[in-house]
Amino acid sequence: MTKPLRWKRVLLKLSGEALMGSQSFGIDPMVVERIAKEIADAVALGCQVGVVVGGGNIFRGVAVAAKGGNRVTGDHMGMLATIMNSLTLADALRRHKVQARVLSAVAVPSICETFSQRVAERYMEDGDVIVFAGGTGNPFFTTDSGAALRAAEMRCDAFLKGTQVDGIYSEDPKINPDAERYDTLRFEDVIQRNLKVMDTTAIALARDNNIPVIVFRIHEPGALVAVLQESGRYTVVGS
Ligand SMILES: Nc1ncnc2c1ncn2[C@@H]1O[C@H](COP(=O)(O)OP(=O)(O)O)[C@@H](O)[C@H]1O
Ligand SMILES: O=c1ccn([C@@H]2O[C@H](COP(=O)(O)OP(=O)(O)O)[C@@H](O)[C@H]2O)c(=O)[nH]1
Repeated sequence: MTKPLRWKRVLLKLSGEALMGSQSFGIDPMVVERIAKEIADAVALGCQVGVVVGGGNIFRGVAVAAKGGNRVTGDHMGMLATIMNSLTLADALRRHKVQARVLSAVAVPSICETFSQRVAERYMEDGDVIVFAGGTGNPFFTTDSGAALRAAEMRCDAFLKGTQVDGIYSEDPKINPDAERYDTLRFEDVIQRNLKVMDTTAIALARDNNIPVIVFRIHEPGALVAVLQESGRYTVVGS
């Protein structure tokens, strides 16, 4: 018998770098294909899924600012990068027979629909996967914050952050391999101890809307369904 789902409606956040695979830039089609399959498997179990993809594999506004350029223009370019990633993921989902919609916070009507909460709600009720593109639509924000915002707007049961690491540690495990790993944490712990797995705005938004945050490694085959069925390895952040 199939295990029941712990969370029925989720927001899955993937960094742009998650789509890069072993490349140093851009999109690895094999990785996108594998992630699309993970999402298709979750949908087949009756999960309603919204996805936010970052843009860091293509462009980050801070990189422009660091070289003395205009941060706002850089952020606009970063948001456009998230649209490119979203289009790729939506195509891959369609290849897996999933009805996928790209809704962008930044209006590019000849390419994809513009985000509106009401339309998004209808699509989610229909079981379509929504790929939320363009972050929050504003500079000086991140796609983690955009994802927390969409999770709140769509009344998601959980915010699933699919990363390269299998949970939250006392320090970045890529820098300190001896860092301690946690199964559970409170929002306040993440904020006060400055555990930098996601930005504080995003964590605070999840806390204020009582949406648990789950951090897990997306590159393990079956990882998403395992999290949904409470059998995977992950850290849960709650109140
Ligand atoms: N305390 C921490 N616990 C876990 N990961 C952390 C921590 N501090 C920093 N990180 C880093 O944050 C990264 C996750 O954020 P992000 O860059 O958005 O995703 P990705 O892992 O897909 O690149 C991890 O890969 C990890 O290297
Ligand atoms: O609401 C948003 C979301 C993203 N961005 C820009 O888009 C880039 C890519 O997003 P992010 O860094 O969050 O991607 P990730 O790290 O998840 O790949 C950021 O660096 C910003 O320049 C932005 O300006 N506003």
